[in-house]
Amino acid sequence: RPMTGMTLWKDVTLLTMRDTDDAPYGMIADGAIVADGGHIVWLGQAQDIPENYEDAHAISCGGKFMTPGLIDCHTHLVYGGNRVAEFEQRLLGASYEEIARAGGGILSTVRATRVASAEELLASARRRLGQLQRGGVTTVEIKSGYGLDVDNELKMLRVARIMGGQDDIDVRTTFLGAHATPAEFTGDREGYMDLVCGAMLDAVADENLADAVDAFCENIAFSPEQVGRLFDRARELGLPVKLHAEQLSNSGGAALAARYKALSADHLECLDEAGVRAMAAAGTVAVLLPGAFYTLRDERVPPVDLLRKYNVPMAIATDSNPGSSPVLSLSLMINMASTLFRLSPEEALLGVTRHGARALGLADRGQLEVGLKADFALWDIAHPAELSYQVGGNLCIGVVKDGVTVAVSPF
Ligand SMILES: O=C(O)CC[C@@H]1NC(=O)NC1=O
Ligand SMILES: [Fe+3]
Repeated sequence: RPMTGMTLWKDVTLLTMRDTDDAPYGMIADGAIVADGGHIVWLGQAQDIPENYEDAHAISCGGKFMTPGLIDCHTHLVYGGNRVAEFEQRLLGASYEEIARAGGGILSTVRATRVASAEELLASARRRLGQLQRGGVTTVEIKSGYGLDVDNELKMLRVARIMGGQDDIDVRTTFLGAHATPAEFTGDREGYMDLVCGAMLDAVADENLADAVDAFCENIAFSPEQVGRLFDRARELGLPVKLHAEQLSNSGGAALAARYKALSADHLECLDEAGVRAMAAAGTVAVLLPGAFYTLRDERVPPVDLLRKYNVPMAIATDSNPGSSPVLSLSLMINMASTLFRLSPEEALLGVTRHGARALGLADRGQLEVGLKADFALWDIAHPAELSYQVGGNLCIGVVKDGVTVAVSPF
């Protein structure tokens, strides 16, 4: 990335999202912030700008609001094809069973991903990523999980790594070979887990293609015992773990994740108090995915009151995937987290900044703080709660990555 000179942003209200400030959102009105070499070197009230920053290249933000660049900590952004046909069939009365018998569901995306070239996967994922970026996202997590054999899982993760080479985004990759059992292993989940925990994860680790390991712990997917085997292997390889847990039923996945000090447990609609306590003790982040809850017309919301009671950090993400959450707006997730899950606007914004960073194990971003990355998003709002209040549309009017403006609309 080009090293930037010193830049000053002024005429701006800063929402620092720092956990040291007692002001809501860590708000600094009439603020200013200075970046040098891609990192924040100063922030505060404009009246207090140190003299040595007076000659920095200055940008006026027109009295708008600035947050840390948004972090989408859970996506399945790389995949072939889409699932629009089955979406329509459902609305025309077909059942999930009929759709599955007709070859729909996750395995239809697996087939489409296996036949797609890396170039085709890259092109379609980049189009989706562009939508997230124009909505203020500067860091995104991307999972595998639609290849389900060694070559295609590697293909997916190599595409995600190439996307991370772009100057305007940071990508964290996650191996999700334990997403579903592929057709060639029908009826042999255990045999498939042998492959996932053996040759597949070894090949991924040999090429350093994954920053973390994930699994779908669910009665229709993999058991806690099978996930435990995978997490033991991840631990041997020094890879952190995260887990799709308690989405459709309570399998004890959150407590299992906590036993492995997982970065996060995700979905959590069926999470119980024992699981919350275990997550709190382990420092595991709760990643809430309102897009899947909404798309599946789920009726059981995650136990937000319990997560608050035990001070479990809550992150919010798109879960962008073609089946259960074809979502391309993290801002809409901020709104759904408040409207559907009853998070306060400040909790929802924390979910896509400081807590999103924590769910990825990243301490260098997610807050406006000296020493952290100069990743910023600018918003056309007059009150921070508008980011939760507004439904749809795009309030993001500028994006800065590593101190360099990468997207801006006239304002
Ligand atoms: O339907 C798909 O393609 C993915 C479904 C998605 N994967 C998962 O682990 N949980 C989900 O809701
Ligand atoms: Fe997911």
